[in-house]
Amino acid sequence: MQKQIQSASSTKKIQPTSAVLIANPTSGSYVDNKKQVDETVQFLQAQGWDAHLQLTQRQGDAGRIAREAVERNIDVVVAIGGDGTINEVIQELAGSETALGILPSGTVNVWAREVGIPLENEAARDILLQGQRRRIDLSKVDDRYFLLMAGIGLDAEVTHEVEQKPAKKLGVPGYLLVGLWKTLTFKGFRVYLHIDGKKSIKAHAMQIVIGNTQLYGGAIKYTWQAKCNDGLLDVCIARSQDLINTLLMGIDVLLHRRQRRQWVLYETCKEVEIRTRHAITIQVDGDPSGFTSERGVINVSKELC
Ligand SMILES: Nc1ncnc2c1ncn2[C@@H]1O[C@H](COP(=O)(O)OP(=O)(O)OP(=O)(O)O)[C@@H](O)[C@H]1O
Repeated sequence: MQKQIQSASSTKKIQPTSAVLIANPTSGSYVDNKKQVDETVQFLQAQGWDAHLQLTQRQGDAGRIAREAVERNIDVVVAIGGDGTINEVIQELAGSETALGILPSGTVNVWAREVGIPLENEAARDILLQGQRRRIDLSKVDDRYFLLMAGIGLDAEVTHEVEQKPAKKLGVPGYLLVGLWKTLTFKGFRVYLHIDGKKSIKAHAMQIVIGNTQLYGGAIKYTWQAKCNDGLLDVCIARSQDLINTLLMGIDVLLHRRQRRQWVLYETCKEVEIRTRHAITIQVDGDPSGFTSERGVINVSKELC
């Protein structure tokens, strides 16, 4: 059986009685949503929920609060933030009976878009009340879970750059600007992948995306066949190209065209080992997560439990 968490969105109806809502006040659209968040807590309490709101004060708080909620057998932990906050929360919910709920309040909100949770607070809270639980897979880069995807190469470079620069304050346009700059300057890297312990691939890659889900950055689909309940990782290796072909590939991927296949190697597997000769950046669920050289071999898997 796969290591899974429960997500409030489809098969078995529940009526949760206890909930901890964890809000990241620094997430992309929290300031605009603050009033609705307070109203949502009151609304849930009026519906009979034992619901409490806790704000994070720094990175790591969401994980700590989620861990305490699991220890107290809370029914639902509601992440109010973006995919980075959700990623902190799932580290603690993995394998537990505590379900994950979402009130989207991030910049891009990829998970919410992937599973069809409305971005408007009022509609999203209805999912908390009326939605259904379902079990979903989690994948792992070494010992860190991810819900969406891990990226190595160009996208991780962009994530690392945006994190250190004022570009983050610009939100999505900041990512696009840094992304364009990196696309023009990133040289690609040599990589060796060992898939399910039997198949080897060598490539000169610009980007590797390992997906638990399909949506990437809210619009693109690198791992277009991925399902978060099939027990399989989808691995998309975008081969390094000259500038013109990189732009053509970008258009094909952006428009979800069938011919995007010509630019990539696509594999489905249960686990993959990745080696690079030089330090290449890694991102996990859209947040920076170190460099390949620190680790030697990176193991990505869907964990059995
Ligand atoms: N109070 C806080 N202060 C600073 N950072 C925080 C705080 N709470 C959480 N974080 C961190 O902020 C990072 C980004 O948050 P989050 O992903 O929720 O928002 P976002 O980046 O706007 O949204 P998205 O990921 O959907 O684009 C996460 O890595 C999270 O761990």
